[in-house]
Amino acid sequence: MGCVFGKESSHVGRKEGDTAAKVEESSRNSKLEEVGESSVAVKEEEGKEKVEEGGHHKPSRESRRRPRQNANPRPRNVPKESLSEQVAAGWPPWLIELCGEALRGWVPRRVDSFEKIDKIGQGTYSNVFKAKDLFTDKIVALKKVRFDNMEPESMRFMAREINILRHLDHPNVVKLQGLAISRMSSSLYLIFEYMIHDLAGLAATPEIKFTESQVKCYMHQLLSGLEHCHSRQVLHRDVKASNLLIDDEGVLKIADFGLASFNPDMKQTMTSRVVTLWYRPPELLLGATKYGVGIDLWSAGCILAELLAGKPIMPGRNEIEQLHQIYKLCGSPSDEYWKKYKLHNPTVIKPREPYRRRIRETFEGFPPSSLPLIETLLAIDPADRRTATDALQSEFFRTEPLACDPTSLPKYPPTKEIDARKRDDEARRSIVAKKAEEGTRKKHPRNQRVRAFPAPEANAELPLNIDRRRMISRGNAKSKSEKFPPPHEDGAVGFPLGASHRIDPSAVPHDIPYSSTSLTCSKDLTQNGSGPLVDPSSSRRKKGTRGKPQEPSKLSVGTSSNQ
Ligand SMILES: Nc1ncnc2c1ncn2[C@@H]1O[C@H](COP(=O)(O)OP(=O)(O)OP(=O)(O)O)[C@@H](O)[C@H]1O
Repeated sequence: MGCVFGKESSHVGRKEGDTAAKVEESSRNSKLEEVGESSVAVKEEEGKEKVEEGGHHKPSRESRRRPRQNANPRPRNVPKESLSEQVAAGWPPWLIELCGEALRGWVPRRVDSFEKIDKIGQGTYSNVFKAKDLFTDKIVALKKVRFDNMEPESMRFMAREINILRHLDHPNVVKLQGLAISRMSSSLYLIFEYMIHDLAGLAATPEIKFTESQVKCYMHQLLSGLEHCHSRQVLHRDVKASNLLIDDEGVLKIADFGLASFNPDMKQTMTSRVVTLWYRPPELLLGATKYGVGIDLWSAGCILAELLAGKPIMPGRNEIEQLHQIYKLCGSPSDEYWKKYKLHNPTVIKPREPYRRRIRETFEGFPPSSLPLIETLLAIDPADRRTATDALQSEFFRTEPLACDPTSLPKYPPTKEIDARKRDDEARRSIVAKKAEEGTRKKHPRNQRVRAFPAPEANAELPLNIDRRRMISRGNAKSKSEKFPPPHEDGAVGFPLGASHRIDPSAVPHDIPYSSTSLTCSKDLTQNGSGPLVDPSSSRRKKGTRGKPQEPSKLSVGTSSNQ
């Protein structure tokens, strides 16, 4: 499409591999170096781990998992001298090839120098475990990259995350402490400080209602982390509450940089298929391939409004509906917008009648000082969203009650998102079991409805706790639109955005001209209105992914040059 979005910047053009070379090494050579690979207490057998993860025995996947090892790998971005240094340090050649300079100054840890305690999360390309570092006795999070068939996409996301995280250093950005490899170098683990909460988990806990100063505290930390990322030319591209981790001191850290990208000068084209649907800005829904910090700021605006509202503000079920919800809340783009961003493509969705902006009236119960910031962050034109630095200086953070100190936040019991989901699943299962039991007792036509009651996994949006589920679902959502709740249930979710907040997913909003292939200009939107959410060739489906917003297509390949 080639439209230019966002504002700024004076960034210097740079490639990912190059940037890693600029990382200050000294601060990174922490304990891990001292520890090295010696004296490892074997606490876990690799075979056992496979059983746990898959839930059933699988034939050894050692050969399948192992990276396609080039007999004579020639790492692309590693100078000769550091290549030999890295080989000597014990890094497998395939990892040197992928991560190059980002490994510099580190030595690999052995995964059996950690004791796995529990699985705490699951993402598109990883499983995350709570583990104990047997050298330091500290609790860490191990993000195990799934290398099924050595999928190049998984490896690329992993390499990107490592490269970018080594380039960042801020209290509100999760710190990559090192890397661990398994005995046969077939699995790779990213070692992170362990974070007891994520914001989605906290927000989904019915007993927790954030005060205004707590919302300010979280938002200030989020914007500070984003300010740092943007100052280092990094766009996160998947800001959402489940990617905002919180430690037991109340410190919020932005995590999951698997979709992040260096965005040197906004001249490079990038895929528009990023950011989880409910947090995706209009320009991406319209197929922009050149964009900037505005995309993260939009997501931050959604999170701010969500924390104040107590529920997601625009829970669209597919891209068309998402765009429609945006128009209804934020107004439709002006004629200048279409001209400025050269979105005159006839395939672009453009409402027949313009929508009026209704942020202030929709959120009239919000603290007044929050409204200008929400207005700015949710500006239709990304240039009007300004910067994270501007947001931090907004009236919202200068008006009483001020942001509380993170250490003064209540000490919440562990609320990992995955735990909240387990609790919900259990509650749903018991409802379904009860209904099924009633169904077998009563021989009545109505019972057929009971039998047709969706399986717990099949419909996450039972009346039990729709809003809560919506909040939780932001975490590991990888769903396709057909997994969203039926229209009759949708009226109960999300913030009321106007008269018609019940939208039949199969029905295109009447005032938006639409043809089945025409939501955006990108060629990759051919599978459905929402485009491929997972690798279409892959029939694998993750557990617990129903009824959730679409995640960015980590496995899909966009049409643009820089993913
Ligand atoms: N440092 C950490 N401490 C505690 N939990 C963590 C940590 N890092 C990740 N998690 C948990 O694991 C989950 C998945 O991690 P992450 O989002 O980084 O993986 P991913 O494969 O990139 O996932 P996604 O598909 O959601 O983008 C998170 O939602 C979080 O609950």
